[in-house]
Amino acid sequence: MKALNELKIAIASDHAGYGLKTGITPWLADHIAVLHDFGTYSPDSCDYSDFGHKLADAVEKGEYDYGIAICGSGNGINMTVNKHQGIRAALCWSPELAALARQHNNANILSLPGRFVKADEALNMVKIFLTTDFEGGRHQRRIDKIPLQPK
Ligand SMILES: O=C(CO)[C@H](O)[C@H](O)[C@H](O)COP(=O)(O)O
Repeated sequence: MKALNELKIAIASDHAGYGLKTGITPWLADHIAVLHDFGTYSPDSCDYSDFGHKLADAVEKGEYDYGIAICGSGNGINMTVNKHQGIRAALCWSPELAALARQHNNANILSLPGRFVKADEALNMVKIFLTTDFEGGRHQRRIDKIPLQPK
């Protein structure tokens, strides 16, 4: 697993996630190799789907190791990024869920509910997510069955 200071991370939010995003990006910028913000860049009302797709495209192409997606509840942007075949995004609101998202689901995007978690709580989840390994084994077998199956 890459060290924190080697990681390339992309982040995106809508207006409802903008506040939390600005609360966690300074720590990220100080501790990782590359941080790219796909927007939104202000608290003005916008659509989470526009930013979620940009983030998911880039993570799916391998341009970034992980993504962080934030909207108000976390649900809308999480649904958006999970439409991409190469994305496994996990909506998390506790440190335990952030750890499990990596250990059992090999998640590559952490989705956060911007209106329901504070910056220090989110940063704790981000640190855990970025430093926890996938366990493989039976979890890989289950992940292999996630893609749409032919009928
Ligand atoms: O939480 C969201 C989607 O799951 C979005 O962040 C929206 O903010 C939410 O739907 C509320 O919309 P509003 O325009 O901020 O009232």
